[in-house]
Amino acid sequence: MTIVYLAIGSNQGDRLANLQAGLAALAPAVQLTNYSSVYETAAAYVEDQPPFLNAVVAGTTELAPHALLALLKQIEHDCGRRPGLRYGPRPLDLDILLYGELELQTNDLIIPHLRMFERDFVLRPLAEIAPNQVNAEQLAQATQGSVLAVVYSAKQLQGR
Ligand SMILES: Nc1ncnc2c1ncn2[C@@H]1O[C@H](COP(=O)(O)OP(=O)(O)OP(=O)(O)O)[C@@H](O)[C@H]1O
Ligand SMILES: Nc1nc2c(c(=O)[nH]1)N=C(CO)CN2
Repeated sequence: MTIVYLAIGSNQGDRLANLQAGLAALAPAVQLTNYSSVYETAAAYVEDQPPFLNAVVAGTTELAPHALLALLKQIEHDCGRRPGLRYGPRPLDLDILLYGELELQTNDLIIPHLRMFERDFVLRPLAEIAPNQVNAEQLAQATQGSVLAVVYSAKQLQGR
């Protein structure tokens, strides 16, 4: 059993419903234990697209890292995501941030996620549920003092 942290985002369609459907589809392979609030964030990298909803969840799994990646890609596809622009709009994005203490570098999977430490839309919600995983310097660097709006609570993300 391994503790994993996953980032989830959406900027197309019913964004909250997409996040909720994506998280529901993780069961039973990933048992979610912790949910951040949902943040609305201006699109990074490709800025000419709608704002994202972003959150981070923690869970436990018996899946090996590549099996977990395959599951996330399947869920993204089932939620309507199709190949498109890098960093472009999508109904659902699911990324593996951390997989226990594992450090892995393969062609199609890098853990910890390569760009997580530059992303305020990842570090803010991660710091909310796992402050020990984020150091203050990384958070300050990524956020540059910006404030991200919480638009739904963790309970709303869980659909409760
Ligand atoms: N930790 C990781 N979690 C998810 N995908 C990863 C990870 N490391 C590498 N990848 C690879 O990144 C590829 C591109 O992922 P995706 O299409 O979600 O990119 P993106 O969302 O546009 O950019 P980013 O990965 O920077 O968020 C995936 O097909 C996957 O093989
Ligand atoms: N704010 C924000 N910007 C993004 C996001 C995201 O989840 N949130 N995902 C992207 C696709 O990789 C590109 N840009």
